[in-house]
Formats: sequence, structure tokens, C-alpha cells
Amino acid sequence: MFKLAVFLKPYKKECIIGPAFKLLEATFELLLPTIMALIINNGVDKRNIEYVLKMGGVMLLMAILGFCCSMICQYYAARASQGFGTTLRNTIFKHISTLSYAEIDTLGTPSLINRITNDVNQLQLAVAMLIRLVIRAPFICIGAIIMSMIMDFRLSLIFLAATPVFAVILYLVISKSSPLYRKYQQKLDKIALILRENLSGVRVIRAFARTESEKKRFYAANDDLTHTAIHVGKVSALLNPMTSFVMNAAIIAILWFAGFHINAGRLSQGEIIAFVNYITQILLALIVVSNLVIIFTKAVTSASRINEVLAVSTSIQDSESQVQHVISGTSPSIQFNRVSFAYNNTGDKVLEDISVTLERGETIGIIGSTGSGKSTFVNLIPRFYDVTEGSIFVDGINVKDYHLHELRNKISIVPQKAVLFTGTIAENIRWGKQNATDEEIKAAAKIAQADEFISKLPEGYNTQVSRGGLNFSGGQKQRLTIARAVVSKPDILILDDSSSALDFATDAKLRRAITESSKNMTVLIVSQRASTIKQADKIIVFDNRHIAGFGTHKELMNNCEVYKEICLSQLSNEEASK
Ligand SMILES: Nc1ncnc2c1ncn2[C@@H]1O[C@H](COP(=O)(O)OP(=O)(O)OP(=O)(O)O)[C@@H](O)[C@H]1O
Repeated sequence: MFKLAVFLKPYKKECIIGPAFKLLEATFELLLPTIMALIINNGVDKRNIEYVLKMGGVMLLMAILGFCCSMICQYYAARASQGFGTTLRNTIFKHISTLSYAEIDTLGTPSLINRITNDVNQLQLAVAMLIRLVIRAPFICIGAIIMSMIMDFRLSLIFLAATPVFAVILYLVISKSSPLYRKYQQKLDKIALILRENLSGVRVIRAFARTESEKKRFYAANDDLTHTAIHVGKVSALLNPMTSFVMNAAIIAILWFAGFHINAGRLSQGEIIAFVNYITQILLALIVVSNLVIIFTKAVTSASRINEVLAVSTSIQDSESQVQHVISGTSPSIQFNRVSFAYNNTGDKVLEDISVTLERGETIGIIGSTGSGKSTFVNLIPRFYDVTEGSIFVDGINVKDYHLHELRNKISIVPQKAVLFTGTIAENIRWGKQNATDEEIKAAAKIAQADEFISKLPEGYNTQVSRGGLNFSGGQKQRLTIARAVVSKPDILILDDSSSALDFATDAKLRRAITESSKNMTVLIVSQRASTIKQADKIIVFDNRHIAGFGTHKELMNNCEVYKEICLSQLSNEEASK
């Protein structure tokens, strides 16, 4: 938790002024019982109305000043806690954006969302309480004990005797509830995961009539969360009654002994009322302390979850080289040199000993059974993941020697799942090139075979894309994502099964347009459809982690059994032999 204190640095002023005003308010509050004792002893007892009114006025003034101090503190606490939360959220977000796919896969998207929202909120609350109450509550406790000591030292020893009992209660509750809060947050992550899967996969769930079983899964996770919440709630709920019990026992003891003191004439009526007031102040302050303990126990859990994210350093390190790369026109566009890859250190290899050279300007088809490693192969080129063994060269330079932005500027990738963002169609295409002119956007859409359907829309390129591109069909979404990729005229274009929703004729037109649009662009087309990749200059055939064949359609039909089998399962003999 202390590691995150750096985010409070810009709010030093707020962290000093806020508690200072709170202390001033607490001082006024501590003086009130003494003034009340004076009013009873010197005013009420002696029937001195003038004294009662004068001191009553002083009490009112103190209450008003106390209220003003409290408001000022509240203002500074809100400024510091909100500012702290904003900076922390920005920092986590910035950090997450540096992480590679591998780290994001490990942490889990729903958990990351919970950490950046829920956990930061918890810390924000702790900061506000830190400024408003953390100094005030002990100050009131200690102040009230000192004031009562001044009045009657022996009676006040009862408070001191109650303190260790209170400390033991605090220790027991914290040690029990702290691990439970961590469990609670993990279960909240699980709820977020199920919710996310259900909301994004709502159509599939309905199509497969899985609504009931998904409901049951959600209820089970929710019950589990509730169970933990109740458990932790029960433990925390013990704190307030136990504190009240200890303090009320102290009050009874004080009243008992105070009776003897009054009888002996050592304590006045006013003083005994002030004494009881101080006890009440201590009791209230201790209840605040108990609630603070709960808030801070939660905050410690949240802080460790946030620190966990901030401590993850990306495995994809950007090159530190300042050298401007000079690309030789003769080097191959992409070269894999004995590359192996596993998604995690202990996992099985999903690509093994891959060596292949792709020349500039070639169109490469990539085919193979599902799970054979096609997507993994193309994801290694822009360094979404780093190779486990071997090396990859783009334009003759090891991908690890590029600055990431330089490498990724060369490559446009259209992923399997078409992802669009809210905004207009033009804005979505402009993601590929920020300063693209309207003509460039139209040209890109023409290549992607999207211009025709966009032009028919009443608002054309200014049509709003709703969240996730819901207002477009699967094929339309795919074409828009392809337009976004080609608008920057990249050196390497990767289409990862991204034309699967297009009909054969549109797919063929798309491939022709891409080939014609740039002679120097190396195009990698991953597809399950033999017809999509058949015409490519070269075809890579993946089979179970390995390259089973590499060559033209004709060559592979003659020498690659896996390829021949795929083609013959999809095409007629006549089509396959063409
Ligand atoms: N993020 C990931 N974490 C762990 N394993 C993964 C991950 N992505 C893919 N895999 C595994 O790697 C293997 C290769 O997957 P990949 O997606 O590269 O296959 P593919 O040939 O593209 O399949 P498809 O044609 O179905 O898209 C599969 O066994 C898959 O389970």
C-alpha cells in the first residue's frame, strides 16, 4: 500500500491542510464538555443566567467554527482522493497498454477491469478517510483521555485499562477478515468473467439454448460471492458491538467509581457530566477507528492487487537501439529461422522448428487444420508474442531490434474477430492512418469491397458504428476492418481468416484488389478455405505445429498429402487440379 503513496505526492498540500482543519474541529469538540462543566458549575448551580448565555454563545461559536473546519477538510479530502484515483487509474491503464498479449492473458481481462475500477475506488475511499478521520479519531481519543486525566487522574485510568482489550479485538478482526477480503475480490473477478462471457456471447448462448445453464452458473458464482461477503461481514460486524461492549463496561465502571468521588466531594456534578461526555466521544471515536480498520483492510487487499499489475513487466521489451534501420531492397520480407513457440514456459509448443522465407510483394496463403498454429504464426511477426526459440526477421532485421512502433507501422493485421469502435465509419477506417484524407479512406474501402455498401447508406461514411459494430453484418464488419488495415498501405498485410464471412465472388474481388493495390506489399492470407488461398504465389501448409508443405498450389498438390487432402475435401477434382 505504501508503494502507491507516490500517487499522493502531487496532493501534499491537501494532505496537510485537510487534516489540520480536522484537528482544529476536533479541538473545538474536545473543549465543549469542559465548557459545559463550567456552565453547570458556575452558571446553573449559581443561577447566573448571564454566565450561561455568554458561555452558551461561546459553545455555539465553537460549533459553527467546527462545522466550517469540517467542510474545508472535506473539500481537500475530496480533491486529494479524486486526484489520487485519477492518476492511479491512468497509470494502471498506461501500464496495461505496455503489456503483451501473454501478460494480459495471464492476468485476465475481467480481473484487470475490476482492478482498475473497484480496487481503485476502494483506495480512493481509503485516501479520503485517511485525510478526514485517520488523525482525527486517535486525536479525539487521546485528547479526551488527557482532558479526563486533568479532571480526575484515577478515574481516567479505567480508559487506559480498556485500551489493550480494544487492541486485541482489532488484531483478531483484522487477521481474520484480511484474507477473506482477498477471496472476496477474486470471486468478484469470477462474476465479472461470467458476465463478460454472457454479455458478449449472448447470441451464441441463446442459439444453443444455454440460457438456463448459464443462469445457473451465474447464480452459483453469485451465491459463492454472497457467502464470502456474509462471512467477512460477520467477522467485521463483530468489531462495533465488541468496541461498544468494552467502552460501555468502562462507562459503568466510571459511573460506579464517580459516585464515591461525588460523595467524597472530590468531583462536581458538572465534571461528572463532562466525564461522561468524554467517554461518549472516545466511544464514538473508537467506533470510527473500527470502521476505518475495515476500510483499510479492504484497501490493503486492493493495493496489493493493483501492485500485482504494476509489478508485471512486459516480456516484449522495446529495442533500445537508436540506430535508424536501413532496409536493403534485396532482403526477404519475412524470414522465420528455426522458430519454436509455446504460450507459456511450462506449456507444450504450438509451433516447432519453423523455418520459412517470404519474399517482398508475394501473396502467401496459409492453410491447415484448426489449432495447427496458423494464427500463432502470424501473431509472432508484429511481436504480439515473442518466440521461445529461433528468430524472425522482417526486411532482414530481427524483429527484436526494431522499435515496436516502427515494426508495427510496417504491418497491418486484420484479426479473426472483427472489432469496430463507436464513431463513424470514416473514423473507424482512420484508425489505420490518422491523417488519411477522404479520398484515401474511400480508396481503402474500395479495395476492401466496402465502398459499395457504405455508399448506399443514407449517411455514407458518416454513418455511426454502434458499440461493437452491432449495426453491421459479419461480412460488412470484416470488410470495414480490412479497409482500416489497408488505408495505411503497409509493407505487410496479414488477413487472419478475416474474409470468412464473405461470399466467394466478393472474396475473389477482394484478393484481386489487394494484389493490384500495391505490388510491393507482402500479403499473408490465413484461411480455412482452399479456394481463398489457391491462387496465392506461395502457400504454407500447417499441420500439428509444423510446416507440412510450402510452395505453389500445383507443387503442393503433387508433393503435400495434407494439402491435397484439404483441397480434395473442399473442391471438385477439376477445381483442385486447376
Ligand atoms: N492465447 C493462447 N493461450 C494459450 N494457448 C493458445 C492461445 N491461443 C492459441 N492457443 C493454442 O495454440 C494452438 C494453435 O492455435 P492457433 O490459434 O494458432 O491455431 P489456428 O491454426 O489459427 O486455428 P484456427 O484455424 O482454429 O484459428 C492451439 O492448440 C490453441 O489451443
